[in-house]
Amino acid sequence: MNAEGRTRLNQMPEWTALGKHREQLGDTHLRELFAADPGRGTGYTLTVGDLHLDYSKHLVTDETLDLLRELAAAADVAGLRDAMFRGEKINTTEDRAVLHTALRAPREAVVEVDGENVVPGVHAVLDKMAAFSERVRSGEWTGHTGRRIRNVVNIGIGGSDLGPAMAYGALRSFTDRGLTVRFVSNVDGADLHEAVRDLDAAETLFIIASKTFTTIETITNATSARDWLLTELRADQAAVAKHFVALSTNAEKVADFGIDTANMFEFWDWVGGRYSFDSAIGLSLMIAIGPDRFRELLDGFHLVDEHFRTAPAEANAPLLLGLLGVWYGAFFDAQSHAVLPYSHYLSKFTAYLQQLDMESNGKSVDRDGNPVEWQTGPVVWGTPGTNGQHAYYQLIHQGTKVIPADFIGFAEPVGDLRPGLVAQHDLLMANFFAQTQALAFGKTPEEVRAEGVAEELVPHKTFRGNHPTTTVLAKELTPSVLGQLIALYEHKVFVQGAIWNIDSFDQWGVELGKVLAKRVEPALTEGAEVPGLDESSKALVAKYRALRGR
Ligand SMILES: O=P(O)(O)OC[C@H]1O[C@](O)(CO)[C@@H](O)[C@@H]1O
Repeated sequence: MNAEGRTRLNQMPEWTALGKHREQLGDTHLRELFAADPGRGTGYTLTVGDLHLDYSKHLVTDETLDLLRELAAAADVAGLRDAMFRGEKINTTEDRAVLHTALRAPREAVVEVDGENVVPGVHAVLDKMAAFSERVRSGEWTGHTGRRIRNVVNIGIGGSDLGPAMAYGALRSFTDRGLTVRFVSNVDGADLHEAVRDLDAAETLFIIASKTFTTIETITNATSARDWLLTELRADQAAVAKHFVALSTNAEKVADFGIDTANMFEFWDWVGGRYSFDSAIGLSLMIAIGPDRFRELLDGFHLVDEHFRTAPAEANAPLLLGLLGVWYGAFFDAQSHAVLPYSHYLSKFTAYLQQLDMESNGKSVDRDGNPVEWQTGPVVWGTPGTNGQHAYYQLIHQGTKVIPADFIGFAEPVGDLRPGLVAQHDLLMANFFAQTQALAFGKTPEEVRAEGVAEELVPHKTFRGNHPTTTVLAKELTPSVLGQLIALYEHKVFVQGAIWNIDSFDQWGVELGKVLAKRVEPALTEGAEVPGLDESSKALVAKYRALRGR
């Protein structure tokens, strides 16, 4: 029992029942499950908005799914979900509400935090972003020398970078090709250098994206960008107002930097960094795709929010995906989860999900501060499909690890591809369908022998199969579909955090490294003594200084 009288997860009868069920399931193969139920391929599917989800290739039966849903009920996932949507402070370690869902609520919605409806403020910022985006896109907003803006550089890191960078890549075919949009995040000066080296400063707008406006990487890059701009333009501080805008919750720090707070687009402490890209943090994306497309994206998010909030457990897609992850982590000892988009436009999708999932659920104490005795968030990894096939799929097919994987694909190619390239789409998708088939059903020794393979090679050419996958299929990668996909994963992560009883909305784990970096820096630059520096790190710092000739 915890402080609130909640039974610990691994002491719940529903958890024990799942453990017993897992034993009974043993090595049951997907071949057997499909043979026993000819309707499985169409029955184990769900539709959410434009997304078709096939979960038939999972190591589950109707009983598994019932038991998992009973676990969700016992853990009161629905209660926590409703508290989140109501604006209650479910991020208890930071005493904050968790309201990214309010960022895409319609104008007439009412969502209260501390008795105040936050929706009008959300739409006021969206309107301000739209007006600014149109001014940049039309050429009305000009730089210090009167030239129109042709380059936009977003400087931010983590949630202030990954979302817009990923979505810009995903929606490239919807972007204004007259604008160059780049993203700088790494404190390695090479990132900024490569982003601006071929740009004309007179035509460049920097968007400084930082919720706190204190993140060292972002402020360092922003300061270097300001130096670059003023040097290139041979201008004084006055030029900053025409070339820098800020996305932040911290007006004071924004003003200190020299940015006119009239050009600050605000958001709120109830938006977590990794849940923020549909807030003001999406400004670079909105400039790239235009306000109308951005609103379509928000509508896509909202559609899945409503699905998650209202769909019954049996038809609730984020609930199902969350439960499947819990199942494999707890009862198959799966350590990782692969996300494999069969769309080049989704090249950065998995990197984005890494922060969403791993910063949210990479926790080892529960909400009461007790160590957890069950697995929490998996290692999330993956790259676009066919490239992965020629790299690491070997391990998924024939390695020793259980790696549940999501395959995401589209019926139509997007964009203005030449006809010859459009024809390649069927080949891409043939790979998509072939892989999940091979992973699920494998190839038996008998099948290998029937091909006349020499006996000593039979074990090498046998595929065990039984590797679980989810297939997500949509017609086309549009702004709305991207919003739907992201919201699906956001709520999946929520479900898992709720079951594991962890706070999915704090990120104390990234703090220690930040503090230590600040302490170590003077040792590198000035050779200063750093109190408490361990022997290994001391020797490495000395080596570094020697290599730099200090
Ligand atoms: O937007 P900020 O305040 O610069 O923070 C950037 C990122 O740093 C973190 O706090 C830690 O990595 C993330 O949660 C956040 O997205």
